[in-house]
Amino acid sequence: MPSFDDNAAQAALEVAETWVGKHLYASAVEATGDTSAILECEITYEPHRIIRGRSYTEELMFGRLNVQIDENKVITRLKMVPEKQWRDKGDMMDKRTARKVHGVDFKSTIKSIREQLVGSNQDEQSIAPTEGIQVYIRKRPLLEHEAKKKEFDVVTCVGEHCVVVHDCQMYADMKRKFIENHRHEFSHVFNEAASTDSVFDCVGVPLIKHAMSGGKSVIMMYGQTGSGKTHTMAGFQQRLVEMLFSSSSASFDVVVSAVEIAGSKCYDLLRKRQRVIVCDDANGDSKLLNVTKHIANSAIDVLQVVQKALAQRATEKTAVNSVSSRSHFLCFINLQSNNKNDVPASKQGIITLMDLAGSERNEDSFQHTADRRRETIEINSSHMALKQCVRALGQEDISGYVPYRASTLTRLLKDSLWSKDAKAAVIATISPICTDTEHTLHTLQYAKLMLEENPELVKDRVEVTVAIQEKSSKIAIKDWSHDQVIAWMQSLKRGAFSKYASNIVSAIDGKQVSRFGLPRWIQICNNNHIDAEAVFNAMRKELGLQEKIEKERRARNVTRMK
Ligand SMILES: Nc1ncnc2c1ncn2[C@@H]1O[C@H](COP(=O)(O)OP(=O)(O)OP(=O)(O)O)[C@@H](O)[C@H]1O
Repeated sequence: MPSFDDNAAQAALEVAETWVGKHLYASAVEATGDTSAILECEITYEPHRIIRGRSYTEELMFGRLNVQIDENKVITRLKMVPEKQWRDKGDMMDKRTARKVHGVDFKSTIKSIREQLVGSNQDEQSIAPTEGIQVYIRKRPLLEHEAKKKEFDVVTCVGEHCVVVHDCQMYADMKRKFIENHRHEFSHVFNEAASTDSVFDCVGVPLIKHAMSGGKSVIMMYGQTGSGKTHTMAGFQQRLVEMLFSSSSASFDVVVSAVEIAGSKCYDLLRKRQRVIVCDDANGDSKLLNVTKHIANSAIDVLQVVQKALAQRATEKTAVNSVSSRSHFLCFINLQSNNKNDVPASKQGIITLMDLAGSERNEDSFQHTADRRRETIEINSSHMALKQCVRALGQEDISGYVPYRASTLTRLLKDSLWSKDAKAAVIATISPICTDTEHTLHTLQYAKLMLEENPELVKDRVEVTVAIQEKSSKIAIKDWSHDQVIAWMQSLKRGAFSKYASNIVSAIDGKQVSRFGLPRWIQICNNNHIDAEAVFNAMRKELGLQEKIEKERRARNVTRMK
């Protein structure tokens, strides 16, 4: 056995630190001999932001570092050994796959973390609302198709103000695992059970009332594609128009315009996506030249116009979401006083609804074209400018530099956001699934950055122990009772074969049925060959499916136990 040399290991680590970067973690250090030592440090390079031009990417690197030192502890060789040269084939998986493969262990640890979090949250402190912008978090539920793909929920909303993301990670040996819990606090966090109506009551109602009394209100949806922006926005539109038109005191005309910002270009969504020019007026405010203004006379009219605009919206298939918004959507609802005695300027309220383009990360867009990548860069840089501008909103002294001219989005928002009678809310939507952990963390971090420049990062680490073996989720056909066989038969083709169920005598169970050949099914189906063939094929399909699921489960258990 090689002897362990602490000093040599330390020396190697120090060099490795400076060589690879400050986010380096090293473990499993071995040293051999007295005179010349080969140290092997398994390292992971934490997701790390690298600024390239105006965009940034995050990189994850796994590797093993070979460090050779002489008797004076001087490094004579330092070499990164590529992962594929030393890791067993079975261990080669990316972090997202690893999360699912080890899902059972992660899930059981998250469950106990959740219980502790809920238990420790009895005397929850309320968070003072911030000046300027309000930032809310909305977590959407785990969807059925996601659960089928072995996704699991890695986000816990604790009380009304705190959200914890459980970042499931593997150590570099790809065997041991840990969870890093990232804790964020906001003025309000809506959990997966919160209805869109309750979100609107909290976020939307005060802002709409403000606009109805002549103020400027902006409601923004921000989040990764597929996290629920459009879902939330659709519910908001419905409630918003109800408020506008049910108000007996309403004495204003409702004028709607809708535009889309794709890259730096702006398009009129109420006029077949015709290009709209953004130009500056004498006050330096950016205006849309010749944008369509639709005077709406009813709630349905507004909804139809918004639907028409959304239908025009540029959407394109992405690797992340099959119908993903690749542009910012802005809908301006002007409330123009129709009371002739009013001073127009003091009575013109405006509501700006925004569905921001998904903040897609570079690693999700590796199959995309150059145009598509450029688009992603433009989206990310407009998010960056928006964040800086929004932060300035809450500050008393906004005489400093506010980069609202950095993107078309912020140019257009200047008038609505940076005036004395402006109120704004951001709803950051997050997805709960383990595959989206990085996106979720990114969204929360972005949301926090809208409030403060250097938000405090609160995180802790929990070791994950191997949970019990993943059990089969389905009862195998061979274990079906007679009743289960009948129930299966009756479930086929919406009960089309129920009439033959009584031909299966009570002594027949799943084990026997799984061995039936076509002639036996013909007998059961009263000599109806077509029906018999359909039932026979359905049984074969069921058997094949169960076998496949079982095989995958066994493989997962083997990989986890390695
Ligand atoms: N709170 C929720 N409750 C139930 N289902 C939801 C919720 N939020 C989102 N969903 C569902 O999640 C899926 C994705 O949501 P949605 O289309 O709103 O995402 P998105 O953020 O707008 O994505 P994109 O930016 O690509 O348009 C939809 O099927 C939607 O019905």
